[in-house]
Amino acid sequence: MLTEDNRQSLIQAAIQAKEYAYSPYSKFRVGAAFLCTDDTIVNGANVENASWGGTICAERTAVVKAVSEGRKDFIALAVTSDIAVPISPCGICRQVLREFCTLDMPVFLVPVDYPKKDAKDGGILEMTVGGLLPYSFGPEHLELPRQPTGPQ
Ligand SMILES: O=c1ccn([C@H]2C[C@H](O)[C@@H](CO)O2)c(=O)[nH]1
Ligand SMILES: [Zn+2]
Repeated sequence: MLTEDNRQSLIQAAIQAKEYAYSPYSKFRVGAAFLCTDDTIVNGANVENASWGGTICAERTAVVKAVSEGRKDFIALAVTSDIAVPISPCGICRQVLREFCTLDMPVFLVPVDYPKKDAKDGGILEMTVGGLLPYSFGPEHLELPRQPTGPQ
């Protein structure tokens, strides 16, 4: 369950995860952390590559770490970087989140100066997976009946 306590732990885990970012090219560190139903946390950082297209964002690092260990029971995500505005997942990460998370799953976008003085919720921008990727395509669409004109 998402309590105030484990929400705080999740935010701290995302901040901590940033420490292991490998970002020599952009020099932009990102940390992400998932809260799972059993209150455990799986984190990740961005991992860049000399061939830039090989770069993996923090959010996908965390998803792939978790799913490849048999964990898909996500209930919240926190993401943070080194800038004083909340950054939000890129388009590819949004689609990957969509695969494994419910559309109403909360996503906490955390500025580096959290908790920001006098800002609502310390400056956190709270979104949902569905809010980040409206009208999305997902696994259930592949289960719908097809017109018989397509490949059988
Ligand atoms: O939500 C985001 C946005 C950017 N990055 C990474 C990718 C790249 O390493 C660096 C600059 O885009 O930040 C993430 O990990 N997550
Ligand atoms: Zn991304």
